[in-house]
Amino acid sequence: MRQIELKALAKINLGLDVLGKRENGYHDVRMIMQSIYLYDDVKIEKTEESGIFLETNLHFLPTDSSNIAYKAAQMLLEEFDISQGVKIGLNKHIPVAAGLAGGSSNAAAVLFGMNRLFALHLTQEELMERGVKLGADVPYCIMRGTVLAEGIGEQLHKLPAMPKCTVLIAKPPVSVSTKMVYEALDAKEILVHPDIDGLIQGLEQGSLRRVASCMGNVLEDVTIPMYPVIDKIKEEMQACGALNAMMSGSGPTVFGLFENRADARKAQARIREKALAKQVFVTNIHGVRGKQDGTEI
Ligand SMILES: C[C@@](CO)(OP(=O)(O)O)[C@H](O)COP(=O)(O)OP(=O)(O)OC[C@H]1O[C@@H](n2ccc(N)nc2=O)[C@H](O)[C@@H]1O
Ligand SMILES: Nc1ncnc2c1ncn2[C@@H]1O[C@H](COP(=O)(O)OP(=O)(O)O)[C@@H](O)[C@H]1O
Repeated sequence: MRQIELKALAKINLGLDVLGKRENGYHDVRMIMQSIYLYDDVKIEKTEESGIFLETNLHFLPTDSSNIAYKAAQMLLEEFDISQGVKIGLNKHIPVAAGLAGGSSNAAAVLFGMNRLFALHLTQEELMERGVKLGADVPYCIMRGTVLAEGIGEQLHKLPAMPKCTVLIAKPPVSVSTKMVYEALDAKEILVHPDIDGLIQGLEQGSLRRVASCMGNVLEDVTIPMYPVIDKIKEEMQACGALNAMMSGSGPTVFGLFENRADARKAQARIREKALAKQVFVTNIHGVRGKQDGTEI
């Protein structure tokens, strides 16, 4: 095998609770993660020349060792003393610094793809152990699906698959630093914790409405006051019939869950008309039972 092409999926957080802070600054979390059909195309090719040659369609992204996909490749090349090199092509569609784990998912794809290309025979668990050294969300991006994530986000338990629904993604034109959001949370008292157990019950019952009604993200309390546009997008989605709408991860992306695809399309049009966001995608949950089509931009 000389090359491999992969889809690096984005994630949303259906629930995100923070339980405490560790001495190293990282936080203990309890999150429900869900992968969606919004993805970057990742192409990995073996090269006879040693080194890592990274290309991407986004001119503002680094292509050196500060790109997390580069770091993932470097980690495996060094550990396994591989004399050949790799050419990595990242065709990015997932908005950057958005709370959708775009970078983490690219790193996960590189670990997964190089394991195949160089026949390293690492198990999924062994890949995830390496992934967490690159970022807290990387192990989840290797596992994918509907997952309870604890610890710093690396302790993973598969949950029953999400019921089928349409997902609307809207990324307002502001960038958020995950580190700053967690730091700002430390100065606040968390008054309301989301009902993560209720969310899990909703998934066990296969009830989309229960899942939607239990959605909650404590990081909204930090990011929304900084960027009120997030609330405006949530309101627009709800006015168009979303079962619920919430910020993903540290933000600023908002996602809405819809039973009716036409309602999601209407919300997409209104968010664009009102210039609340340009990056607005109608897409699907990844991993539900039954076949679904992909993202419509
Ligand atoms: C908030 C979440 C929710 O899924 O996602 P995003 O909004 O980034 O997509 C994650 O917890 C983000 O995970 P990830 O983005 O991989 O984090 P890392 O690169 O490891 O860490 C970036 C910074 O976030 C903070 N951090 C991250 C994870 C965690 N459990 N506690 C933290 O305090 C640390 O300050 C760290 O320096
Ligand atoms: N392959 C990559 N894709 C996206 N961003 C990357 C990548 N490598 C490094 N970065 C940097 O990581 C930061 C977080 O990006 P991203 O992973 O998209 O955010 P988030 O974790 O909020 O979804 C950005 O500021 C970006 O410059």
